[in-house]
Amino acid sequence: MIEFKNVSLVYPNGHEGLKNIDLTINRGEFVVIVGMSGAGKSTLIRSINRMVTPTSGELIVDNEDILKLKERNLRKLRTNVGMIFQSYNIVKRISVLRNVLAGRLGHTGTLRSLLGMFPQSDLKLAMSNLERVGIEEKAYIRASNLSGGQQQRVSIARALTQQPKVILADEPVASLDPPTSHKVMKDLKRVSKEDGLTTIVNLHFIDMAMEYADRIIGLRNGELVFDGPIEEVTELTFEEIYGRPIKEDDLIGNEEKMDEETQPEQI
Ligand SMILES: Nc1ncnc2c1ncn2[C@@H]1O[C@H](COP(=O)(O)OP(=O)(O)OP(=O)(O)O)[C@@H](O)[C@H]1O
Repeated sequence: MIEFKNVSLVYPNGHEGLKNIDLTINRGEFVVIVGMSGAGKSTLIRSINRMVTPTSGELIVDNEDILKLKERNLRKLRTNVGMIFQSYNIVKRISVLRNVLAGRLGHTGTLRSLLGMFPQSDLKLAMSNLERVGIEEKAYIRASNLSGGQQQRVSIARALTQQPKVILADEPVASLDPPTSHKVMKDLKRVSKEDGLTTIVNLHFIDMAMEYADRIIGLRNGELVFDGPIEEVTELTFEEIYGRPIKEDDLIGNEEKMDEETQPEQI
């Protein structure tokens, strides 16, 4: 369980990134955070693995206030929290498999990882996770040879190989075309549910949020302005979160329609 208790974050320049956030996210939920650019979505997600540190309140992850953690325990927290980024963050000059094995860093130790000395069980785990996202046949090629959709799958496989309790995905499909975005989101949701992971995803397309979220959290100017199950969400909800009418640009578009109109990226 993740619990924000009156959490605020003031950046060094005085900007209030988060304002008095109270929020409980239960184990196994697939939560999507929406809001205009600058609303605080990344700040909220990045607080959960302390990539940024809130300046007041309590942030409880697995019964522990992570705002009190020091170096050694921060590493433990980060082993339990897998991260997926818009830019994939994979190392392009090494193989796909080595990238996925990087997910074992927190478990295996840096030196062994650098020397490529992974136990057989890690190799098996990495391969099975590549299989789960449908790119096991790419295991031994250089990551630079992959398409964007494939690179994002590598980063999902890496996060799973970490065997985390929580996955944070910061705009995971913002660099992908619409059909590929849907495929990657489907994979992310499926594997999260299979492993019972708590998953928190920032998305800026409203239709994507509606299609994949169990629950939507809306932010505006660092404040939580909506929190509810997907069944309760309507167009009006988004208009309230965004503070303006919905525009076509807020939608990624229909998957099937896009498939006919565009040449889908091969994945
Ligand atoms: N290091 C920083 N110092 C000062 N202000 C910051 C810093 N990082 C972010 N901000 C500001 O905090 C606010 C929230 O930023 P954040 O990146 O969390 O928003 P977001 O909702 O994820 O937006 P986007 O979709 O554009 O990434 C923005 O106004 C941003 O300019």
